Amino acid sequence: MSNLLQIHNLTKYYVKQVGWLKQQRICALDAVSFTVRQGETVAIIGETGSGKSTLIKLIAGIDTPHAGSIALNGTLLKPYDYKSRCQQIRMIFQDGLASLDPQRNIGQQLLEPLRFNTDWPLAKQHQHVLATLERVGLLAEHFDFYPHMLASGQLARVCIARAILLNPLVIVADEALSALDPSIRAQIINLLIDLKKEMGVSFIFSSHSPELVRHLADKILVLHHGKMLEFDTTVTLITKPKQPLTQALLHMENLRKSV
Ligand SMILES: Nc1ncnc2c1ncn2[C@@H]1O[C@H](COP(=O)(O)OP(=O)(O)OP(=O)(O)O)[C@@H](O)[C@H]1O
Repeated sequence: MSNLLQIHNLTKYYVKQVGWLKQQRICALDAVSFTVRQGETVAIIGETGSGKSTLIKLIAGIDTPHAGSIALNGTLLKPYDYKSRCQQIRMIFQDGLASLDPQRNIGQQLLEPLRFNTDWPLAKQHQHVLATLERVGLLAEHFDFYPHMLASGQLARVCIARAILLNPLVIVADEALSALDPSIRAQIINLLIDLKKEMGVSFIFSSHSPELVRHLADKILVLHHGKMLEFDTTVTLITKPKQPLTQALLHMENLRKSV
């Protein structure tokens, strides 16, 4: 496996209003550096407010860093170059229903990335959407469904379909599976594992679930107050964590309770 994504000194501040006149600068991410290999799955864990969502948003290009860089296959990603970034790095959103347009059917919403990012004729775009629906375990007839007509597991599958449509190199997900009930969640995890094997895509996700992290991740990155506390293979961090926090986060039933 070769290095695909190189994150170097990624830093992000937020300014928070405290009272009427005072502002407080929060360092949400503090010089975080790590690399992700092709086909690798990396889980980002940490207490609430440790910077997980910030890191995911910066990788996806939804937000811009104050310092540091992200390189994909050796090429630096420019913060506002959404067109090339969205072809190579796609995001699975946490709330399937909220991330879809209620006014347009699933097919129209899946055709959109193809319309903007390919020069394929409409018939080929249509065919690709149908094939992708099938690939994520949905039916051709779901093309005509509106988001409110789908159950939560089906919505999660639509979000995954939207993420894989353009055959990206990296998929990122921020707590994407947390809202699903356990049996649906298990099905979606299996789908992600199958797709990962099939496509060789790298997958970076944040999660509060130690079970999910242990099951899915090849490597784990532990964040604490915006700093990278540890980054190593899942086996190493489970068996020989250097930090007590890593041990606590990976062995508690619910990471949120560790705060
Ligand atoms: N838009 C914002 N404005 C101000 N502060 C923010 C903003 N977004 C995040 N923060 C702050 O940045 C820090 C990191 O937040 P972030 O959401 O990345 O943490 P997280 O680890 O994803 O938390 P959680 O597990 O609760 O989702 C927190 O202190 C948070 O309050």
